[in-house]
Amino acid sequence: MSKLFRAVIMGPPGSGKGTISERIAHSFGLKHLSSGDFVRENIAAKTEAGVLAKTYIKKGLLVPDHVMTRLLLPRLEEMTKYSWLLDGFPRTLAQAEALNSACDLDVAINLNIPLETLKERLQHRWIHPPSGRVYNMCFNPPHVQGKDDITGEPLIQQEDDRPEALVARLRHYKDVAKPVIDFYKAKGILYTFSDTETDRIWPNISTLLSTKISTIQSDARCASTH
Ligand SMILES: Nc1ncnc2c1ncn2[C@@H]1O[C@H](COP(=O)(O)OP(=O)(O)OP(=O)(O)O)[C@@H](O)[C@H]1O
Ligand SMILES: Nc1nc2c(ncn2[C@@H]2O[C@H](COP(=O)(O)OP(=O)(O)O)[C@@H](O)[C@H]2O)c(=O)[nH]1
Repeated sequence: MSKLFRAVIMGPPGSGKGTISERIAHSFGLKHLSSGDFVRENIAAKTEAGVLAKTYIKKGLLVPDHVMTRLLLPRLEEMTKYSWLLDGFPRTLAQAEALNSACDLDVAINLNIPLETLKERLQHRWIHPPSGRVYNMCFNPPHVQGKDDITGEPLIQQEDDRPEALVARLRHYKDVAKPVIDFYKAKGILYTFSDTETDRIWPNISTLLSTKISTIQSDARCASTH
C-alpha cells in the first residue's frame, strides 16, 4: 500500500488557502480538511465545542487552542486511511505541537501575500456559509451575482473581511503564525510561496506536491519489495 501523504496549508486571511486547497484536493486526490468548516459544522450541530466556539467567532477571535484541538483531532482519527491537506489548522504553536503528537506531516505550505493584495481580495470575497464555498467578484465570480452556484442560496460578506477589521486580524495572525512557521522550518518541511496571484503560485505548488508525492510512493514501493 502506498504511504499516505499529509500536508498543511497556512497563510493570512485572504491569502488563498481555501482556493489553493480546492485545487490541490482536485489535482492530487487529497481530502481537503478545513478547520473553518469543522467549526461551522459544530456550530450548526450545536455541539458543546460549537456553542463555545461561536462565542469567540462572534467577537472576531480565534477559538481557544484546547477547544480547537478537541474539535479537530477526533476528525483526523477518522482519516487515518486517507491522504489529506489540512487548511486553517494549526494556527498557533500549541496547535502545531498537538498535531505533531497525533501524526507526521510531509509538507507545510506557507502563503506569503502582500497586505494590499489581501485587502483587495477580501473586499470582494463572498461566501456561501453552509458550504464554505468562496467567490470573488474579480477573481471567481458566481454565475448569478449574490447567489451560490450549486444551491442558488444567498452569498454573504464576512464582517471581519472589512478593511478596518483586517489590519487587527493580520497583526494577530503575524504574532501567532511566526512560531508555527519556525516550527515547520526547523522540521525541514516548510515551503513558502510569495506572489500576488494564485494562478502564478499554483504551478509551483503543483510541482512541489507532484515531486513529494511521487517520492513517497516510490519509497513505499522500494520498502514493500525489500
Ligand atoms: N485553527 C484554528 N484555531 C482557532 N480558531 C480557528 C481555527 N480555524 C478556524 N478558527 C475559527 O473559525 C473561524 C472561521 O474559520 P475560517 O478559516 O473559515 O475563517 P477565517 O479565519 O476568517 O479564514 P480566512 O483565513 O479564510 O479569512 C475563524 O475566524 C476562527 O475564529
Ligand atoms: N483577485 C484575486 N483574488 C483571489 C486570488 N486567489 C484567491 N482570490 C480570492 O481572494 C479571496 C481569498 O481567497 P481564500 O481562498 O478565501 O483565502 P483564505 O482566506 O486564505 O482561505 C477569495 O474571494 C478568493 O476567491 C487571486 O489570485 N486574485
